[in-house]
Amino acid sequence: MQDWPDGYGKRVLASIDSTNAEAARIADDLAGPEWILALEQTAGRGRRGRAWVNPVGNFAATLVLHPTEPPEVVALRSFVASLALYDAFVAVTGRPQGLSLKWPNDVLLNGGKVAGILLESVGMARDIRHIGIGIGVNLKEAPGADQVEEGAVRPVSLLSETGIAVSPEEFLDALAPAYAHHEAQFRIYGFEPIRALWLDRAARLGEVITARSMRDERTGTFETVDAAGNLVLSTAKGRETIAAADIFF
Ligand SMILES: O=C(O)CCCC[C@@H]1SC[C@@H]2NC(=O)N[C@@H]21
Repeated sequence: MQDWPDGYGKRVLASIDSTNAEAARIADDLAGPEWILALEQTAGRGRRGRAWVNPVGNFAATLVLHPTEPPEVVALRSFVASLALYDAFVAVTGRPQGLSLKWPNDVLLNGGKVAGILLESVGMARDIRHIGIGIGVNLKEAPGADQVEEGAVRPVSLLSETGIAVSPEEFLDALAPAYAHHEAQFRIYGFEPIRALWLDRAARLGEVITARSMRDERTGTFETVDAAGNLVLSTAKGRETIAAADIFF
């Protein structure tokens, strides 16, 4: 396992409503990046206003950053975090088999969702003061299929899929250095190498998928992710670029 990264703080909480909520409360008082790990979350938040069920033994943490880039660049950190999660899984299991990344930022294990990311920013539109990259990992338990949207990827846990038991603290010790590595690459080289690595690990690239948003539903071949992090589908109407949606296989 790699060492804890220089310059990153860490606080471990026994119980909290949501590490993202805690991040928003304390971010102004932090001088640098800080991981907030909660051993229990009582009101975990998921993407699109959904609840995130978080039994004890699963991983719930938020990384607080104070970025200086424009919002559209800041948002690309969800891809940075996805790569770090992928590497952390490889570090704790010793193998990449069965792992893939689902746009925009879920991690799949044997085709089931094992981790999700919720990136939230605080600040004015062009003046983001800080972001919280919230990461939830089903280390020990996954919610039942009845607890997720119809047609969504089935939730799985690391334990059920691999038989490997990893504690939240151990997982953070793998994730934090992996994140620091990809963050440094992002700062030096920009999004392009992150994008290339992400595509290398993408689930269903080149296959027909459905992107469903509040407004519409589009089905087409998953061509790529563009330089702005958008999903690019080749549909009956032509090439379509999608900024936000849920993906169904
Ligand atoms: O819907 C998703 O896939 C994203 C889930 C993100 C859950 C994590 S758990 C830690 C952090 N705190 C929260 O309240 N949510 C995120």
